Amino acid sequence: MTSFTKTSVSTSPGPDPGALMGLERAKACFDPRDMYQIIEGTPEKAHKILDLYQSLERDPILAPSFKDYELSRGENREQTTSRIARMTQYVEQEPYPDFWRRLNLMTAYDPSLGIRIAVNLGLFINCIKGNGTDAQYKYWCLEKEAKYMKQLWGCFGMTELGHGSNAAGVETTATFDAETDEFVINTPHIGATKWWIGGAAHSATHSSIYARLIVKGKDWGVKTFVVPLRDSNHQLMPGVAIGDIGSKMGREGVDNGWIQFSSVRIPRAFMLQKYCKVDRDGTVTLPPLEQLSYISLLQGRVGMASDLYRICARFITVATRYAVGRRQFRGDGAKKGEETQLINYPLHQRRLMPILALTYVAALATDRLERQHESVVEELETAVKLNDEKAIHKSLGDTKSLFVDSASLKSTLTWLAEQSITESRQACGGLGYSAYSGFGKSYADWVVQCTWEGDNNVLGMSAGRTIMKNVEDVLNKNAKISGTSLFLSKAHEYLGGELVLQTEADLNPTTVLWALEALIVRVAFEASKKRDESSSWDNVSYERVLLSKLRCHQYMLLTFIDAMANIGKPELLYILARVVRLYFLTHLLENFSREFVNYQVLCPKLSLQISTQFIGVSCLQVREQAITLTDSFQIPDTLLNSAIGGYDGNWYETYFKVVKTQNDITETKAPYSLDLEAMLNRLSYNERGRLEKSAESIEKLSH
Ligand SMILES: Cc1cc2nc3c(=O)[nH]c(=O)nc-3n(C[C@H](O)[C@H](O)[C@H](O)COP(=O)(O)OP(=O)(O)OC[C@H]3O[C@@H](n4cnc5c(N)ncnc54)[C@H](O)[C@@H]3O)c2cc1C
Repeated sequence: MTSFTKTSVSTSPGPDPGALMGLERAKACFDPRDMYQIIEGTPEKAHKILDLYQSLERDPILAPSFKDYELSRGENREQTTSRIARMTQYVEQEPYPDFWRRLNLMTAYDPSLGIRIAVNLGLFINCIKGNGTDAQYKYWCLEKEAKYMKQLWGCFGMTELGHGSNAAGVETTATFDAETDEFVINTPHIGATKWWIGGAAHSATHSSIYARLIVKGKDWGVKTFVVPLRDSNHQLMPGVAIGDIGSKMGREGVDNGWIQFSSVRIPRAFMLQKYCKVDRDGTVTLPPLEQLSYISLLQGRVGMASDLYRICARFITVATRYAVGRRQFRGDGAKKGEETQLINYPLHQRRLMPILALTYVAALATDRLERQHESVVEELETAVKLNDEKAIHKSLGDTKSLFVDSASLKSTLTWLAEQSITESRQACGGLGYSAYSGFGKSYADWVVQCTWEGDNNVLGMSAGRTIMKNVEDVLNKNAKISGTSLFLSKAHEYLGGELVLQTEADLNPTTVLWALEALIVRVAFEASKKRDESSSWDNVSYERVLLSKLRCHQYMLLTFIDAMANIGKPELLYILARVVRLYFLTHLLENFSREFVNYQVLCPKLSLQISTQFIGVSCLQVREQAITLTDSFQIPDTLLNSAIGGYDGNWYETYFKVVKTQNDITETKAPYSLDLEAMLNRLSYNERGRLEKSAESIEKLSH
């Protein structure tokens, strides 16, 4: 037997990733606290978020821990419920905007908690706000949200087993009964069963239900109704059947359910009637502004785009810190007796640094999107209240722009986040696959963001269609486009013109932005021709999604350029210029090189140089400050909740400690029955059989 006596473990220095981290920080060319303020948008917001981080870290119920990675479905649900109760205490104490910030931060660490509250306070309430009259909003939602959260829990019942993306196709019916002045809500067949409804399985008392309005036999299309699901003792209302839809890929803390209605009666007043109205005698009025009701769905999309920043900041921090502390093989220029740190391999830089750059650019863009959303909603509400037609018209234009912006950013950024989590995980090798690094749960929780609140491809097609129409309006009718799509007004200029990007000198943010805008117009122009030839929008679905992705990048690059104009500190400007260069070289000019070259915006020779020369240099430049750039996110270790991503970089120690704490090291026998002898017998029996068979066939062959 080999003897493992007296190893030199106690005397060998062993790996010291913490020291390497110290060396990186010594190279910092800017103060991460200054950078943090730029990333968060304003000093006030930055300050508030640090306060909230501290409060969350200290909170015995809300603070994440490694145990979170080991919970069963039941335990997950229980933990989410106790965290909701805790959040309810906060909503009573703090101003509402601060509460939303707290929720937004928590969502990056406990997405189940985030979405369970957001379905109630976001989707349900926003549906009532967007579709209900002032009186209805007051009735269902007002006084104080804290009170609301305790007495009534809402869910959002749009999707059915048979229809999700095409909400106009839902088949639940709401038939007006003039005799009793009620609506009868009914599920006509299995395909019309409400499905996926977050909070329905156990928590919700009410639901905002999307159903077809039927009056005097006429189908008026899909409208919204508040339908009570459970009574004050939390028993199901008569005619309501509800069940849990069971295990999912992630978000196990959310009780998604199915609902069937068997002729459930609700008063006429429970139909949300801001736009479409049904009178006592069954007269239906459909005002022209009904399209505005969709603005209530935009908040969720805006929030999801913003989530990219927090989730990517979290995991690029982990992967970068790991890459600094991890040595593997001896690369070029390695010192004698030393292996090379992963972060110094050009390939590793090329995998991680573009994600870091994207995180920065997306942080500023999504902060702008949040502010744009707030101002458009406010502007619209005021215009509608004052019944000011001119103002309403302007609001409509801004709402359309917001629709395109939120759809493009939500879809493109949730996709990019999914890819970024995967790449960051792989960059951490085997340890990235350990639950304690945090990647696994977060990935499973994250990917649904690409599907709900508008499937990404469906949203992309929709945004792309609007972009095509805008370009057509400018080119054919000389129309002026307002809002954030203003640049399309120059469509004529973008269509004519030469190659925009020809030499390295053209690779600056402003010229690249111009090139990107030209590409958008040219893609839209060609797509319109193709659609006209085939008379089919479906035939240009690919181009529509492409346009939506390009539009997202246009929004991001423009926002970054604007933000840089207002930064006073040269040391920040210096590194941010490198960050934005890496962003556009990789995420734009390399990822869309085929389009840039094919649509004659980028010279093929320059495109090749970008891939073979410039990106490598740019990655190295960002790598030099990578640790300080990730420190600038200011994420506390407790919230990072990764055994390999702590600030001190000593992840060998931390990881081993977590593994030992989470698993009983005194328990060496498997806690389940394991009949080793029977297994071995069977295996060798099978193996014998296989050998006998092959011997037989060899014998046959040789005859
Ligand atoms: C965990 C979870 C929670 C949810 N919570 C809720 C909730 O609380 N309330 C609620 O109402 N809903 C909820 N949903 C439903 C969700 O919003 C829908 O699943 C989503 O809108 C997608 O619809 P679908 O499932 O019908 O997909 P489908 O529309 O069937 O899409 C399937 C695929 O077809 C593609 N596709 C669709 N149309 C086209 C087209 N015209 N051209 C080309 N490709 C197309 C899509 O891109 C997609 O890849 C939830 C879903 C999940 C997974």
